[in-house]
This record gives sequence, structure tokens and C-alpha cells, in this order.
Amino acid sequence: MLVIKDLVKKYGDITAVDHLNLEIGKGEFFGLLGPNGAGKTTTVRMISTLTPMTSGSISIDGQSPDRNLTSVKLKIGVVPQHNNLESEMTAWENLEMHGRLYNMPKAIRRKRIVELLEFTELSDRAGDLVKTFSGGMKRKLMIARALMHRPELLLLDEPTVGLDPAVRRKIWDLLKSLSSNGLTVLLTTHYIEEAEILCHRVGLMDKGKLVELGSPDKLIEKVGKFVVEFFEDGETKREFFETRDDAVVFASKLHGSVKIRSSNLEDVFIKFTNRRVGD
Ligand SMILES: Nc1ncnc2c1ncn2[C@@H]1O[C@H](COP(=O)(O)OP(=O)(O)OP(=O)(O)O)[C@@H](O)[C@H]1O
Repeated sequence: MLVIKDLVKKYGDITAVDHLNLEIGKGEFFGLLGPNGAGKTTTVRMISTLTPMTSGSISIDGQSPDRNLTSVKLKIGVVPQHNNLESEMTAWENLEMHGRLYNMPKAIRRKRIVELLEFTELSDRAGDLVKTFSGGMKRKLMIARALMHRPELLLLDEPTVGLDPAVRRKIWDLLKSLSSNGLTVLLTTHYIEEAEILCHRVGLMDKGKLVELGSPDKLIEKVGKFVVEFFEDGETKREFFETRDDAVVFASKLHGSVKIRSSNLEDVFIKFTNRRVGD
């Protein structure tokens, strides 16, 4: 569905995206996981044609996304990181405006708005101005808006950043149900749990480069399913093991603060980059 080849974006001396290669299949839920400044937003902006690329290529179902190419534009729905809803308009009007921009006939527009407000549990706030909405409600409305024209590929840039855990879980459920209905999703995040829970495959991104790629389980297997965390020489160190028994044997020889736990994507990220996703 989405093929990215040798994609580069430079801002002066800064290489925000550095020769990125990536293929995302139809119906896949793919996550770009990385710390602030890794180049995730820039990648999504290039796919959605908001930022021109320096070099390389992007193709969606064999077509290059071009601002003026309606057939490709129709295939993509975008949920940007920052709220760009019309705050002086109601939820309904925001969706209505999007439907008009995409030339959806009136009857279809109305039906879709009702459906999406219900899906995002915003039906009872349809007539309220967006400026009265909570952060979570705004984010849900942005997802509804991106889905208005029935895109085949949904791009989400940090969809739950700044939201409290309960609202975050609600949004995860919405995204899971979209994915189980066959929508292709590309999400960027710096939340480990978000990537682990939602994504079929994850690309670890650091300093504009894709460092590792695979399913969360496969990536974790690469480093070892269990980790012993211990404090030595003034710093927290980690050793990885394939089995809990091996981890226990190693841990039993250590003194002081020692913890055995299952490995996660944060461990994978640290192992391959020497940095934390939260850095
Ligand atoms: N418009 C711009 N002008 C100059 N530099 C930019 C611009 N946009 C991004 N950058 C730089 O490109 C690099 C990648 O930024 P990008 O926003 O893509 O990272 P990110 O992984 O999405 O992080 P975040 O989650 O903080 O947005 C950073 O070094 C950033 O400072």
C-alpha cells in the first residue's frame, strides 16, 4: 500500500529524515517509534504532502502523493499532532466542512457525520463549539474528521500525546477497531506501550534513520525476552536472557538492587541506540 524509498529531508544542515526505506502492507498497523526529533513528524508530513521531500520517493498504491492528485489525496486521512480544528465551529460543522472540501454529496456527508460522531462517542456534543471540548474530545474529533472521506490509509502523528491514561485507552480502542475493519494505519509515537499494544510492526527511528524493524515480539526476541536490571558503578545496567531461568542464575550472583522483568520495546531501543525513547 505504502512504499518509501531512500527518503531524505534536509533542513539546512539538519538531516531530519536520512535515507528511510519502508513498506507498509494493506491492512497493516504500523508504528514509527522514536524520541523527540527522530524525524517521525517530518516523515508523516512528507507522506501527506505537507512538507516537500529533499530526495527519494513515496508511493501509495503505485501513485506518488502529490498535492494536486485527487485520487491519492482521497486515499489518505491525516490526524496531525497539533489541534487544527476550527474552534469557533461546532463538531458537526468541522466534519461538514471537511466533507464539503472532499466534495462529498450532502446526503452521504450527513450519514457519515452521524456515523462518525457515534463511533467517537461525540453525538451528544455535535452542536457544541469545539473550543468547549476537552483535549481527548478534540483528538477524537480529529480522528473522525480524518475518516470522513473513507480513506484507505490513516496517518496519525502522536495521537495520544498529552492525554490522560483513561482517554488514551479509549483512543487505542477506537484505533484497534478501525484496524480490525481493515484500515491501514501508520502511527508515530514515543509511547512504548502504545506501540506494543497497537502495532503489528514497529520501526524504531532515531536521528532520522530506521534503526530496527519488526513485530514487537520479534524485536523483543532479538534482545532476549528477559532482562536483569541492576545498579553498578553509579548507573543502571541491563543484561538480556532468552529464559527466565538464565536471568535468575545471573541475578543470583549480583548484590544490591536487582530486578528481573520481561523485556519491552524500550529495552530494544536502548540496546540498538544507547538512548531511551524518552530522551
Ligand atoms: N520546519 C523545520 N525547520 C527546521 N528544522 C526542522 C523543521 N521541522 C523539523 N525540524 C528538525 O528535524 C528533526 C526531526 O524533527 P521531527 O519533528 O520530524 O521529529 P519527531 O520525531 O517527529 O519529534 P517530535 O515528536 O518532537 O515532533 C529535528 O531535529 C527538528 O528540529
